[in-house]
Amino acid sequence: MKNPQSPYATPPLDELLRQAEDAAGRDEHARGIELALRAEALAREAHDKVSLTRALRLLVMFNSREGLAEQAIAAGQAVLPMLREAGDDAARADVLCDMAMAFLDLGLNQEALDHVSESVEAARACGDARLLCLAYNRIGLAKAHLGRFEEAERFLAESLAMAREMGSEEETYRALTNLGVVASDAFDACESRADVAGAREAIDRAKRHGEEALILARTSGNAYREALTLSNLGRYLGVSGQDKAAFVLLDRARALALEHGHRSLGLACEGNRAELLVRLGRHDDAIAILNEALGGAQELYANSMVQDMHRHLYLAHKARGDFAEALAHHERYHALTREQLEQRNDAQSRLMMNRLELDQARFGAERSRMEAELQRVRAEQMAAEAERLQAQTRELRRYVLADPLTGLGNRRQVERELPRLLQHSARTGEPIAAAMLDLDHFKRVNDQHGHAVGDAVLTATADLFRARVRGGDLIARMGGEEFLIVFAHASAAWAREACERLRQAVQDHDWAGVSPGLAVTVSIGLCVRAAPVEATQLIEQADAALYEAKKGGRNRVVVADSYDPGAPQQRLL
Ligand SMILES: Nc1nc2c(ncn2[C@@H]2O[C@H](COP(=O)(O)OP(=O)(O)OP(=O)(O)O)[C@@H](O)[C@H]2O)c(=O)[nH]1
Repeated sequence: MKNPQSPYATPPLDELLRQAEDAAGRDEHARGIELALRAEALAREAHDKVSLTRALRLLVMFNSREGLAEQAIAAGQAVLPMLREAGDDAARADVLCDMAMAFLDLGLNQEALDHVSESVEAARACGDARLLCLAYNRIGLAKAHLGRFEEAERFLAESLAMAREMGSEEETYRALTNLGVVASDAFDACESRADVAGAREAIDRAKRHGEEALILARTSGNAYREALTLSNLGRYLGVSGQDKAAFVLLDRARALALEHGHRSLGLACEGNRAELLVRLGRHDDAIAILNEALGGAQELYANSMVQDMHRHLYLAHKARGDFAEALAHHERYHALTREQLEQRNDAQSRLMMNRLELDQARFGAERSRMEAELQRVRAEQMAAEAERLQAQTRELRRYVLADPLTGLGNRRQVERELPRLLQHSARTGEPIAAAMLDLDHFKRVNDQHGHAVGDAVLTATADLFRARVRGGDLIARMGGEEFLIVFAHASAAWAREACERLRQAVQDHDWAGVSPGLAVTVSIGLCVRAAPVEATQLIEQADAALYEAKKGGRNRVVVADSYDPGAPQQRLL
């Protein structure tokens, strides 16, 4: 059965994002924030990076337009690394511009300029004329915030030229609107320093830009823009003495704003109207309008608007000579300004803390990465060291257990291995055969042919023996010219034959090839015993048999007793 779709169910992520983007087109910032926040949560839940990027970008834009600077910056800081990673320079340029505006709101002018400069670079990198135009626009605004109106107007004029070249009405409108506002700020600055000519020129520029912007705002069909532009132009006309036209525009602006639910814009229109009335000496009218607007602003919790209204009221009361009231509004205005400054300071320090935390997190991640790398290198070093030690151990063992001249095992090798062979013999019940082999008159070999030939004889003998024993047999040089062979799994007869073959092999070897006139023979004593038998006992008995072989004339094999598994152990021959 299908689940019935609830009418209140959250729209799918894509739909939310589409609605939020539509809200952007209509300048519905508060609604846009709500939609984008929901989209952000869903995208995080679904680990959908692309949608998360879209939602965060919208949040940067909406929050910065809505004056929620901190939120805009936080969203920007979250999305910038994603955009850098994706190499999306266009989106990065856009986000950086909005962040710059938020920094300006917080009075962080240097941060704003840094962000907008990076935005220019990003816009150039992706070759997007619209973004470059927008970045120039933002540089203009940042300069205006710094009170550098001339530079500000230059950047904005540049932005306007680009917008016109692109044929973009949207960007042309933005540049014209900002040019108007900045020129009007320049007018205020000129007026305050009694620069009459400068003020007139500035307000003329503002009017020209405002008029052109109005044409575009009307064709755009965007009520917010039209109301905003009418309000701005109303102010420009009002301060330059065109009162009647100014009132018409301001009334129209206010009506349009309220008709479309833009209440704070409606209040801004009232502020402009009151300012005009004060200029005309109609203080009572101005004060009435302002008091009503003040109430409206308080209802909307629009703090900057409340502050603005107190400033207008202060000026209006002062102009009327009503100093007590003027002072009261001035004090409120002053308190709100201080509050605003404190909030900015708080926001600034929170941002600073955020940045510190981010830096610390980045630093921590980098440190973990380096530690992991260090551990990997250490593990590699330890593995190499272990391998080196093992090789060293193998080498030492070889050195300790091997005879360096012949490469056979030595006496220590016998001490190690023989007990193992005896145990095996005890376990299996097989007899064990040990042969002592001693070269005959070896002293003479050395004396007559030299020590080097003696060595060569020992090596060649070892090779002869090695070639004639089996894998499991133990073969060692016990010292001097004496060798031991322990035959594993050998019957007495087989061991005896094996010894005979060894003796014959030594006798038959081409010793003259080693040294002219050289002849070598070997005497062998063999002992075959059944377990249990001691290693020393076995070797002693083989030794005794060897002694007998020497005594018997050398170059022969003597067996210690004949081995009879059934018979009791006998002593030597
Ligand atoms: N070249 C050489 N000679 C060695 C080595 N080790 C021992 N010798 C010599 O081997 C000789 C052993 O001599 P002896 O023990 O008298 O025995 P032999 O001359 O073989 O006489 P029999 O064993 O009775 O046949 C000595 O001259 C030692 O110097 C070695 O590593 N190289």
